[in-house]
Amino acid sequence: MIDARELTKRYGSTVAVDGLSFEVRGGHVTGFLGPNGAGKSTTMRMMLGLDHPTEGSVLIDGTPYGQLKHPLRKVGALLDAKAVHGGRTARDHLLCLAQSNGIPASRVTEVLAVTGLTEVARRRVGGFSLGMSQRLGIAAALLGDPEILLFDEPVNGLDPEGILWIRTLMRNLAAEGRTVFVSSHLMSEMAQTADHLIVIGKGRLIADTSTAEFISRSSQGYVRVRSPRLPDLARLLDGATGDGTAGGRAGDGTAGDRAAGVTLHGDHLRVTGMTAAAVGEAAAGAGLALHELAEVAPSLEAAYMELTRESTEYAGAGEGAERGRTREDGEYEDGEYMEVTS
Ligand SMILES: Nc1ncnc2c1ncn2[C@@H]1O[C@H](COP(=O)(O)OP(=O)(O)OP(=O)(O)O)[C@@H](O)[C@H]1O
Repeated sequence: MIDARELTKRYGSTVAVDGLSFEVRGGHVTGFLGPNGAGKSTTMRMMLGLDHPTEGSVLIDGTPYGQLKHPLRKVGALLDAKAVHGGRTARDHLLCLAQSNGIPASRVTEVLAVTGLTEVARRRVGGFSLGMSQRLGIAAALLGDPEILLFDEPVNGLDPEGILWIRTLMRNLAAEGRTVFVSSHLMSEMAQTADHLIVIGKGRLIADTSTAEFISRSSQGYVRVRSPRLPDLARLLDGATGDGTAGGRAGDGTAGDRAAGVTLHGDHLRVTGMTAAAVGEAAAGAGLALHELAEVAPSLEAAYMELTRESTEYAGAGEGAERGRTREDGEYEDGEYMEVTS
């Protein structure tokens, strides 16, 4: 188990990590999410004793990383896949690590096979692609057969087959009871891999919950609808959602039940608080043709955007619309980047 208690890291006037407390338990893949600059890498570095907390602590099964007798046997980590000696072969790189941690050479052969690197084991790692380097980093993490695994952006640079491979690997490692802690910016990937989430923003804890609960609490499903008479349809549905006559409200107690409204997103409308059937009936009743009508389920990406909106240091121009705000809000200008402060 990893136990962070009031973990704080300051670099001069920058507070990178601000009083973070959470536990990461075995048997789960725990996703570690947060906008750029949220403090994820700093937190992971402190877990591995590569940075020292200004205040608080982070313990690995009750012990600071620096005091572990055989660290690689307790914790395996992939932080920066390219941070290896490029002149060494993959096998030599792993043999060096193994020797300094009292791990037999036979284990090097095993992890090379597990990560699909056997055929390139005698090639210099300087010539490795990013995907091969990621696999080598994962081989190094697995070397000591550790109970705890930390992966910082492990699918970076991997092709679809590689992504599927690491997803399966992480889920298998967790199924064996190991603690798997993984950071990623790819929400669709995290939704498929992580069963628990720790979400941080500006160094502070935003959420510590199961992935399913995170999505259902923070994200709203909606109906996506297109029509050649979009303004007329918008007015019709606005009336239906606004005055409570929307006959087909979701009504299932989930986030989809929380707010009703109609927003314009490019060539389509997003309607909340009505089912697709109710939207279709209303349009038919008014003689409005529809070119598209679809229920869009709540997603991790939408939930994440909603929850981290206040904590995102810099937001791109197009992101406001994706967060359900309309351009009319006047918060975003084309091609500009603006600071969003909480
Ligand atoms: N060595 C350092 N010296 C000064 N400031 C630092 C240092 N390392 C990180 N920071 C600052 O601390 C904050 C958190 O950075 P960190 O790299 O931990 O965030 P992150 O969540 O991993 O971001 P990203 O998703 O972009 O990798 C940022 O404001 C960053 O500029």
